[in-house]
Amino acid sequence: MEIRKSFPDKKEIRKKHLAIRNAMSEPEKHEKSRKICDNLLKSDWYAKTDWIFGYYPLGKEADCLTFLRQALHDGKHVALPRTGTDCTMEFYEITSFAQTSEGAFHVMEPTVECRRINPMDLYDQQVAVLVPGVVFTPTGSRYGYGKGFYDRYFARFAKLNRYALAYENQLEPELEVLDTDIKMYRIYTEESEYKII
Ligand SMILES: Nc1nc2c(c(=O)[nH]1)N(C=O)[C@@H](CNc1ccc(C(=O)N[C@@H](CCC(=O)O)C(=O)O)cc1)CN2
Ligand SMILES: Nc1ncnc2c1ncn2[C@@H]1O[C@H](COP(=O)(O)OP(=O)(O)OP(=O)(O)O)[C@@H](O)[C@H]1O
Repeated sequence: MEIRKSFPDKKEIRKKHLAIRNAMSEPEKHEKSRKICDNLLKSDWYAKTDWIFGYYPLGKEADCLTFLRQALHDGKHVALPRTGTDCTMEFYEITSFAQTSEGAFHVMEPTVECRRINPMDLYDQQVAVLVPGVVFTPTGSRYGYGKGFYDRYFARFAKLNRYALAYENQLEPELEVLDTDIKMYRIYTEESEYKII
């Protein structure tokens, strides 16, 4: 008889990890996020990357704004996501954070003047996508808020480099994964860089 391993419910794990994250103080979030940003700047891909597809942090998510500001300062192109209907998402280039305003799910999004970027048009350039999430495994599995925006995006553009940002307290040794769940290539925490691919 096949013995199937049983995993805790996805919703319960999400809830537990959102509670852990929300319990962090602002100074703790700030200090850990600063280290995560430092680790991104020190990565082997940063210097040669032309485009950073980032995210505008929400609540206690790892705050990548310091890194994105530095990237703009270093002459990189920066794009942020805007969600559409049908759980789709597209990235739009910003040249300053003044070009953002509150959109769906209270996330700051690029304004309508921003140019939509089709990653297919960037085939000869290096692109790095920074991926937020609620919980990860050190082997690259990820749960987000449960709407599947990033899974769908990476299903469309499967070759994009995807780097997750997380605190150590967002890691679980194992998670149940679906066929549609897309693996991260690296995970950047305040302590480490987990190289998966
Ligand atoms: N910063 C950020 N931007 C992102 C995402 C994300 O996860 N984080 N997304 C990834 O898909 C897309 C937006 N999708 C989202 C889907 C659901 C919720 C959501 O359920 N939010 C909670 C509040 C969470 C909190 O405060 O920590 C809520 O509304 O209750 C948020 C964003 C695109 N932009
Ligand atoms: N490529 C895809 N095509 C169609 N549906 C998908 C795809 N990827 C994921 N989904 C669906 O989206 C829903 C949410 O997926 P999941 O629970 O993996 O989201 P998540 O990774 O936690 O969220 P997010 O990416 O928005 O942060 C599921 O019903 C899943 O079947």
